[in-house]
Amino acid sequence: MVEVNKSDGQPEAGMALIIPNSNGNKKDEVSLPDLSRRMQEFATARNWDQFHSPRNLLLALVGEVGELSEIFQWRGEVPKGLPGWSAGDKEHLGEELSDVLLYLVRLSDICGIDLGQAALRKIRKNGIKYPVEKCKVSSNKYTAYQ
Ligand SMILES: Nc1ccn([C@H]2C[C@H](O)[C@@H](COP(=O)(O)OP(=O)(O)OP(=O)(O)O)O2)c(=O)n1
Repeated sequence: MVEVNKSDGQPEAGMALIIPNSNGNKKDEVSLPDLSRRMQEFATARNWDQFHSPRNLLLALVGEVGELSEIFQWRGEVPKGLPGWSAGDKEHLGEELSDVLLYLVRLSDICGIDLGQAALRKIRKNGIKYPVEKCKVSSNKYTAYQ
């Protein structure tokens, strides 16, 4: 197993990239502020803050959403759990989902938005907009209930 230098995230040249969990077999816990900090460190180590402007990050995010879409393109409807997908397909999906998340987290940070708190507020707002008694089973837009 190759230890990865935490400051630049890079393994030794020519060696496989294996990022160990810090707590043995258990999965590392992760939070949005953790990801935000890791992205800040990643950018600062490369002097890339200059490139991580709101517009650039938004375009990068949209590009990654396109790459994510390509994975599903032409497959028709895909059942939940992705039965029949290879391990490689699922790993690729995880990578593209991660790119989208990481750029979203970074964009939020650069714009001064606390994404976790904003998302919690939005979930509360959605609950008010879509009261259970009015929209159970129906997926109509909220304007249909008002
Ligand atoms: N200026 C950059 C370039 C990359 N990244 C990070 C965020 C994404 O997680 C990932 C994106 O890297 P690539 O642009 O190389 O895109 P992919 O990983 O999708 O590679 P490919 O386009 O070959 O599929 O790297 C970043 O933060 N800032």
